Amino acid sequence: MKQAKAIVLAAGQGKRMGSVVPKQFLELDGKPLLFYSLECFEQSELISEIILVAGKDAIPFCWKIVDHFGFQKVKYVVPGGKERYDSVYEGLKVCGDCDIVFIHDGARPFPDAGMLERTFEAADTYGACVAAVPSKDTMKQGTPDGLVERTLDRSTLWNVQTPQVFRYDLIMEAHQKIRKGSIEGVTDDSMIVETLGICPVKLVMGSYDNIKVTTPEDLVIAENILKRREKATLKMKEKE
Ligand SMILES: Nc1ccn([C@@H]2O[C@H](COP(=O)(O)OP(=O)(O)OP(=O)(O)O)[C@@H](O)[C@H]2O)c(=O)n1
Ligand SMILES: C[C@](O)(CO)[C@H](O)COP(=O)(O)O
Repeated sequence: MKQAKAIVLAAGQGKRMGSVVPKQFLELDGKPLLFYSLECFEQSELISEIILVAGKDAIPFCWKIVDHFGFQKVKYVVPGGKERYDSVYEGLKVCGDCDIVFIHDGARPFPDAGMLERTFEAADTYGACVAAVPSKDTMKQGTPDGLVERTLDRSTLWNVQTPQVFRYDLIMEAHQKIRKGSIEGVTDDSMIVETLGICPVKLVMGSYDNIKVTTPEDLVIAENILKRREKATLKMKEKE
């Protein structure tokens, strides 16, 4: 069985959320938002170790979360960097030797076991993959002054999520290479692999629940998703 580790990112400032407490620590049904993704990776048999990346000042608080909820797989909480890709690199450095690495936004509370399995399989087969969902809206490209330039072919468009899952050697090499030049506008890890042309990146079905909590209205959406999921779990348990 191949060995997979997970890097969970929680070193962002959450500027678009505008809260005093960084969004990954805001409460969702009495638990920090970060709890939910950590729980999913903790419960997955695919994952041997979790590396949590946090802001330097938040590291003690992260260890408190880890201890309080008894997350056995979190072996490291390391300081992140200025940009998301800097934080990923800090996580990659402590991964050590492993076959597959999951990279996940701590601001996405709802990955699920099926998604972890699908992305693991795809990363093993293709070397690189991203969880994503087909775009539901008509997509238009705009001009800088806000006019419609053209309508895009929706059947080819996907909203990309995390986890993004890679062969470890490949993503480490990609990050090391890109860091030698000037990095601009890199918003995810797949983009680094794409830019360097290292290997094709497979699109894997994520889920429409797997939202990134970015702005205040996303918290309300997340609360509703959580309620629905809890109801569904309860129903399943009643049936058993
Ligand atoms: N330097 C950074 C920047 C982001 N992240 C993490 O990467 C994920 C990306 O989500 P995003 O919404 O971009 O988070 P923030 O950067 O915190 O948000 P904002 O851009 O609004 O400040 C989050 O889990 C965030 O904590 C990180 O670990 N290190
Ligand atoms: C990695 C990501 O969550 C995939 O959708 C996204 O690219 C993060 O980007 P952001 O600019 O930090 O929101």
